[in-house]
Amino acid sequence: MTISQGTPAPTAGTIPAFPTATILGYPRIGPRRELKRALESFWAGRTTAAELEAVAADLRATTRARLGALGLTGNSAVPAAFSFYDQVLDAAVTVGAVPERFAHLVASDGTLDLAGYSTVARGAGALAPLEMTKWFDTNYHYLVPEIGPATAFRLASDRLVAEVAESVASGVVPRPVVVGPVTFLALSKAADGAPDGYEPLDRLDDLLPVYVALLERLAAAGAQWVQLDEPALVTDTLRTAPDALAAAASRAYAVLTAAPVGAQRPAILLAAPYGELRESLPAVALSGVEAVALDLVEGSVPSGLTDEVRAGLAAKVLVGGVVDGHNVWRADLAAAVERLDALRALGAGVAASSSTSLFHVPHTLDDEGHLDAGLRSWLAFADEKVAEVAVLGRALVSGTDAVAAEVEAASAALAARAVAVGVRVDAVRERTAAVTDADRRRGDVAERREAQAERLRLPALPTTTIGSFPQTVEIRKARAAHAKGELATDAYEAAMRAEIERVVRLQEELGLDVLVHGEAERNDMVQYFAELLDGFAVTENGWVQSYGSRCTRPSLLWGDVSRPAPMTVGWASYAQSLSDKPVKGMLTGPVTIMAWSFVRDDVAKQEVADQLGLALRDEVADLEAAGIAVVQVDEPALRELLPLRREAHADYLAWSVGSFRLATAGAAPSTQVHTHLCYSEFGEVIGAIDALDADVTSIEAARSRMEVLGELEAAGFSRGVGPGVWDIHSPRVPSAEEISELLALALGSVDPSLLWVNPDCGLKTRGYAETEASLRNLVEATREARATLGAPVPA
Ligand code: MET
Ligand SMILES: [Zn+2]
Repeated sequence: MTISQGTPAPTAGTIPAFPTATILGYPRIGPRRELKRALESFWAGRTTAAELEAVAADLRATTRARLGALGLTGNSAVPAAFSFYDQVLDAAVTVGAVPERFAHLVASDGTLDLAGYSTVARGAGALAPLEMTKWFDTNYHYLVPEIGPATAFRLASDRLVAEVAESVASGVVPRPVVVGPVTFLALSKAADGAPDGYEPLDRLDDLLPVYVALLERLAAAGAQWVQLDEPALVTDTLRTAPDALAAAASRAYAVLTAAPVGAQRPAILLAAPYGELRESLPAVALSGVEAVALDLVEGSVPSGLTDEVRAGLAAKVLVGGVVDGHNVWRADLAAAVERLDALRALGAGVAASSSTSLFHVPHTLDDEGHLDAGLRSWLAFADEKVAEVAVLGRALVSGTDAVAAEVEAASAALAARAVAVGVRVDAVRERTAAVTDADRRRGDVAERREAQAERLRLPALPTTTIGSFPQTVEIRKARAAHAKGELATDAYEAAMRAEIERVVRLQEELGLDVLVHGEAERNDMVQYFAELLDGFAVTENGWVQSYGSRCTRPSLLWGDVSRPAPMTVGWASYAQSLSDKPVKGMLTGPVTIMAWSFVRDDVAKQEVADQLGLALRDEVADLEAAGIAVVQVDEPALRELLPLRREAHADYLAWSVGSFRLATAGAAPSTQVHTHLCYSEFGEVIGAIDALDADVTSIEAARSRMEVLGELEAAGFSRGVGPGVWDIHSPRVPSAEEISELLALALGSVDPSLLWVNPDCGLKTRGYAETEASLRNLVEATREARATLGAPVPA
């Protein structure tokens, strides 16, 4: 559809037209997770690199055709944003920034084949992969490049150039997408051995020539526009301060736009998704880039501008990100048209776009026929969002009247959503409105500690696990068969009870002190609750990439949340009936349920969090009534939703902590409340962890060798704490000596009466062999530590 061959390349200095509708990126994993399967079979050695390449090429071709059919027909409208694993890794590989320890994988011409690329991403044996961390405030994880003073930048990959050529040959002039140089360095970490005070961003001037060379190659391959993603410029919470980021952007884009558009470089779209350009807006406006993409979902149309900044923007194409790229709700097209109009008053030209890449949402609603028709009509996944930007593009070209029917349909869907049954439930709203501060407050900590000690009678350094035990093939099969209706509920429940009994017996035999039921009945720690709570729906094929080949299927939180019936009490009390030791009741906290679902955008997050908090509070009460003495409420995602702007932190922490306390504060003083945190560096939210007011906090710590304990100590944290002593992310079995060392480290900063011993996280991804061996070592190391403390050693 896009005619490209035969389109004359713009002559030097003339700016090619920007398409009126585009998206900043598209899901890469494939509508049937084709890329996941292809990657995993390549890693397993079942297929060759050539076969993997062929699957990827097919996917890219299908995507181009699909985007064209959905209306992205303008030249450069289709982003070339494929990745085998991660876009930040791609940028690192492109500029030759592969850490020294992988040097043997790099060919003499500097390139890295797919096997080498995979090794950098995933590690191999003792070769540690790049670290993984969250991409801005999303649930996507990128790989953290390691940049040192000696990192030698060079253009070391022509993958993106080849992708452009492939697309051009198929008749589509694409817009290649690369992580921009400022964001690339701002997200990198200093390589091991870098001197104190060194920052990767110090290397900007050395990096820029590689980008210049890349731009020239992209132009030669036929790209007329290139998209450089610079989300770092919307934050003030990265290690680099916003003013320094703005200064770096000025320097970088002066260099990248020094050559005229044409043979030496494509025109540049600088994209600033996930927030609002503030400190960096002048730098971007005054730079020579030809277009800027603004996130108008998270941010607003720039206002209060100086004449200079206004004049700078007026010379550019402004790409309005008015369709939410990382949530699933259908756009309010009337409002989007208005925002684009406001933008039109500022720029030389305006285009409609998604606010971010669409890789945060599933491919298409076409697969979700089972969803309630009403709910379905309120949603837009990636393909439906592409159609939305196409409509908005038509409005820009031909006027709003030309798309009146579509705008009308969107408004009608929104209006129907607002009054649909279940969206607003008076009883739920009345209950959240009646919540008082007292509902979020438990009694005195010392009294609680005494009551719990009396009731639980635990030894010093109590041992426990985080909740899940290995999910065997049989368990998964039974759950799947039950979900499909192929296994009767009685038989399914019998199978789960048998598994619970096995897990309880195993823990008793190992000598653990506080037991768990093992979570065999849970497909996922959020979806399990989403399926049992009112206000949620689950998708059939709504997979989104979490990292590499890993995908998750977030639930849809669309209405007011309430709990029709107890959710976990049957399993927990069955487990407790099998043992004299305490068995923990296991719940997922309100913040984590929100973070790992697609959350409604029509009410404040605080309201949603409190609704979840109240539902969980009722569950805690029912667990207590069933005789459960220890309840754990997991909040691994507490850090994840932390806003990208500091000014928003206090509010976020207030409502998130408040909802956790609402969930837990109804517990009796003698009920021990645990929480569990993992996946993040917690330094920034240490105060909030304390404010959760849990009696015991288990927290990931093994890989960082108990680093978090120093932070907790510095913050005056004086509650029970279980720093993980076994890194469960790998199948490695830690020896008792190794665990003893970590315990000794922990005892250096935690009072022995407060220290718990547990793994880093749940065990569901582990096998039984390594689980048993590791837990045996954990109990053994604990016995020794107790002996050195002179604590009574239980038989
Ligand atoms: C990602 S945190 C996981 C906690 C959960 N209770 C489990 O053990 O699986
Ligand atoms: Zn965890």
